[in-house]
Amino acid sequence: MNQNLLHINIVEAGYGADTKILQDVNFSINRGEIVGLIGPNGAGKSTTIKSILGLLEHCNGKIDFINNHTYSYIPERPVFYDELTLWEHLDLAATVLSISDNEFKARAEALINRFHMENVIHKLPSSFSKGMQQKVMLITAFLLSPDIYIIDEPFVGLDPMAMKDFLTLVNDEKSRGAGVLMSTHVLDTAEKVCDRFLLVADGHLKAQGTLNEIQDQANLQNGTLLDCFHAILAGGKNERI
Ligand SMILES: Nc1ncnc2c1ncn2[C@@H]1O[C@H](COP(=O)(O)OP(=O)(O)OP(=O)(O)O)[C@@H](O)[C@H]1O
Repeated sequence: MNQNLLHINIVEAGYGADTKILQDVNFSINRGEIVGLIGPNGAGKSTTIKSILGLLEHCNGKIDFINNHTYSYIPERPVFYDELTLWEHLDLAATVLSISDNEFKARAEALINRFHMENVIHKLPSSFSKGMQQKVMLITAFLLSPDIYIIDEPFVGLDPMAMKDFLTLVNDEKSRGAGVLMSTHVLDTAEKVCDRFLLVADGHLKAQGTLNEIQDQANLQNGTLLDCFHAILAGGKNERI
């Protein structure tokens, strides 16, 4: 079985015809791995995700979902249909992806229970708290059981129990063979959860690799992810691991 799920080869990309927010961003996502997309504010993390989703006006390069692998995207800011309840959102997503009725009900109920949303199934997500809205996005994504998850900053807004439930589910999906690309600023959690890291700054991929490889590049053998990234950015190194 091919281990590669997604190849990204961006020569340059941006929001207008001649803009170059990203340059030379090249990486892959493989089966059964969680990859952390890390970098300071304005570094280009969301732009990288948008280029993968085909949302950028200008993208010179190649985004290759190998063998047409399916993906779920979980945005940083939840988006909903004003008139649809939580259950109707899930039903719509399942219909679009042709998930059978029985499978849909079993999966949706399990996810709703796991995230403790039983009492609001028939309510409008637009009336939910921020964390509850984020849970709706997570439930919808997990319901679809895709090959790849693309997740923009999952750790802000979730309470500790929801965070634990989310991480358990992500690990279950990883064991199933899914690949995960996760952008985050929460480096201590990323360090525990992710198998590999991509460090983006100034629209360039400054480093990529496992924690050990990043530590080697930073010359900090036992350094935390935060220490290593500080060292790499301060050193102004541009080579890839
Ligand atoms: N819609 C847009 N139009 C034009 N420029 C944009 C747009 N969105 C982002 N940018 C610019 O692209 C650059 C990268 O922004 P991006 O949102 O990718 O950063 P980020 O790494 O996700 O940052 P943060 O951690 O703050 O969310 C910034 O200089 C930003 O001003």
